[in-house]
Amino acid sequence: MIIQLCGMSGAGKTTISDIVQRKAAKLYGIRVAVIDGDVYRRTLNRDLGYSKQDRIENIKRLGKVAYQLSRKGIVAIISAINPYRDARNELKRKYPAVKEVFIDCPLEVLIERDTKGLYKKASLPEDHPDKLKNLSGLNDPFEKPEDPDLHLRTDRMETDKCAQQLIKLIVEDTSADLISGSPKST
Ligand SMILES: Nc1ncnc2c1ncn2[C@@H]1O[C@H](COP(=O)(O)OS(=O)(=O)O)[C@@H](OP(=O)(O)O)[C@H]1O
Ligand SMILES: Nc1ncnc2c1ncn2[C@@H]1O[C@H](COP(=O)(O)OP(=O)(O)O)[C@@H](O)[C@H]1O
Repeated sequence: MIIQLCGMSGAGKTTISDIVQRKAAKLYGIRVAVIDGDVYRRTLNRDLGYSKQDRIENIKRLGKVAYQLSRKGIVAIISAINPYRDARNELKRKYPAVKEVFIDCPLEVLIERDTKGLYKKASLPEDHPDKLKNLSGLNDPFEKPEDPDLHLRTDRMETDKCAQQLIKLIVEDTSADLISGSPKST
């Protein structure tokens, strides 16, 4: 099973993924791997920037990693901004058992959180030397999913509750496979 998250920077993708990984193992014995966009950009994807083309390539590569893990029975969470609808649909078309989860938080709350200082940098005047261009949802596109399998509003629901909902999605899907007696190839 592959869970592809999408959500703007600071929405809570890493926080939720990490809790889900820990609790799924502890409570249900389910192995979860977190494929974090930010982390892979330091290794496999260090040649990529933030253009549309590079972001699409980024998701394509993360999808490949996720698929290899899912074939070993590991639930692979792709934890990336993943802002383009076409890239998300392509993963769903290409691989079996891909779920789409929207980690959603309004821009004004993200600007307030600004855990990495990116929103401040992106809001600088155009000619400022530290100006950050292409920040998804602020000065670059973020295409919201139209019909995600799960939609979590992290400004309205506390962290543990959000994680719990994602675990529920994973457990329900895993149990359905076991009950039907026809485990999918993931
Ligand atoms: N311009 C710009 N736009 C968006 N993000 C930026 C940018 N510059 C740096 N960062 C940092 O890179 C992280 C996003 O990488 P992703 O691989 O998740 O992005 S994407 O899916 O390819 O859009 C993102 O991580 P998260 O904050 O965890 O989302 C940022 O820390
Ligand atoms: N319900 C929530 N779910 C996830 N994170 C939350 C929530 N409420 C507040 N936060 C905070 O928002 C920030 C999210 O940061 P992070 O997980 O790194 O986001 P992302 O990986 O999407 O960039 C953290 O400081 C976290 O404590």
